[in-house]
Amino acid sequence: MPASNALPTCSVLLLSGGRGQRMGGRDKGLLDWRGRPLIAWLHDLTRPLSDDLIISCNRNHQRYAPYADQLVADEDHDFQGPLAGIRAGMAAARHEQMLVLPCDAPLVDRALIESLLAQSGTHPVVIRQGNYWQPLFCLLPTGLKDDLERAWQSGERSPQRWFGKLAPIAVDCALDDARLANLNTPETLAGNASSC
Ligand SMILES: Nc1nc2c(ncn2[C@@H]2O[C@H](COP(=O)(O)OP(=O)(O)OP(=O)(O)O)[C@@H](O)[C@H]2O)c(=O)[nH]1
Ligand SMILES: [Mg+2]
Repeated sequence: MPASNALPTCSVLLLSGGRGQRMGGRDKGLLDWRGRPLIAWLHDLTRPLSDDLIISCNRNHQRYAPYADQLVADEDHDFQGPLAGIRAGMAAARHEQMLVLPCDAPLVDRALIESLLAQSGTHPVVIRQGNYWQPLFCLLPTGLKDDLERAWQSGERSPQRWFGKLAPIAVDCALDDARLANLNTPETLAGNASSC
């Protein structure tokens, strides 16, 4: 039996609901990278891991639909940040764990995901680089949904502040781990455009 079958079944949430201001307001997940939309790369990476692939998007739903089992949108229309997407994803997820990844990190690999899944339990599992958490690269127990809802209703909008109170488990990566490159600007998108 291939080793991948031993992985716990999880939901997957790909965050693609941002404003994309640094990209001139364009919908980042649909931007071309190495010949395909960013979301297509994250889809290909995570598709084998789950029968519950959720995309958080706030625009262009028809274009995202082929890459997901479910689409979720933020409740509010004013881009309150990634925690809004996580909240919508948590409400929709069908499994006990939900892997969260941002749409603009196409260099994430299977090994990184497996290191998150290996710590799966009752606490959030989050990538950390040195002293810095990477809150949007994480594995969340969906049983934390009510806790998140309470935090949200009390005004919390920071993923890191929210899970910081829940004794997160760190998965440590080097500060220069290229797999965590975030393509936030046209320059970084172009700078990583070549595979060699
Ligand atoms: N659902 C949802 N996701 C968001 C929101 N804001 C950011 N994200 C997602 O969170 C991740 C990290 O956000 P950023 O890299 O800052 O992306 P962004 O907000 O679209 O880009 P900027 O406007 O340039 O900051 C990306 O995957 C975004 O799609 C939001 O208001 N709602
Ligand atoms: Mg942003």
